Amino acid sequence: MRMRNKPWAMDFLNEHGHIVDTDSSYAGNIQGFFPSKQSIHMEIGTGMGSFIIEMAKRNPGINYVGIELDKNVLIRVVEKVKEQELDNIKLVLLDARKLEEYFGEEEVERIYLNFSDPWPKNRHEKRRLTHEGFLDGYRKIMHREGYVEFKTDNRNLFEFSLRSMNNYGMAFEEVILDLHADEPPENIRTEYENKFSAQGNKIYRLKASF
Ligand SMILES: C[S@@+](CC[C@H](N)C(=O)[O-])C[C@H]1O[C@@H](n2cnc3c(N)ncnc32)[C@H](O)[C@@H]1O
Repeated sequence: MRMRNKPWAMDFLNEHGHIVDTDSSYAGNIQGFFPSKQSIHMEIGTGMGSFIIEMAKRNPGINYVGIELDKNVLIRVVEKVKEQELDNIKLVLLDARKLEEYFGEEEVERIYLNFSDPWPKNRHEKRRLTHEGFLDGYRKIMHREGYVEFKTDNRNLFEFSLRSMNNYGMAFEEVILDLHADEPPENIRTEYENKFSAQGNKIYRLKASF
């Protein structure tokens, strides 16, 4: 997803109370950014944010943290959160590689990975968000009863993720090969999910715990 560069993006994010500092001063203290202390669920790679915003609307008893590395994308999400006056979402401008520097042990109860970039070339496999390098980071911050939920339309990435999580010793609670064939009412479609489903692609979903 390429967005036009917005030179004012950092000031805008800072002004609106989202987390853009990079000195890890809030590590282990994400709750301090929310009005109520409640479970933390995280989406990595929010894109335009429709998933996390709908989750936050449906579940006011959960605090949502959106991680996105592109500031030009993230400000669009901040604008939507502001419009809807949601106080249970915070957005963090961060590369998921650095999660463990910014979040404490067992701080997060769920991690959503939605339509993560597939990085099809073998030499780029370390960049896939389900590569063991990323799983190490997720494990460190994940609550012992938490799990990772991953959706994609990319069969190769899905198979890679199953192998990667299996080799890592994760337990699968769910593996669905055609989510929209009998779509569960709790499923919230992302922007990419709608786009790929309209093209006739199957949507895969898994849930796995450490
Ligand atoms: C293909 S888009 C999917 C967006 C959205 N989740 C959806 O399903 O519509 C992937 C998003 O993940 C973000 N992303 C990719 N790698 C990331 C990383 N290492 N840390 C944080 N965000 C990342 C990209 O900037 C992009 O916005």
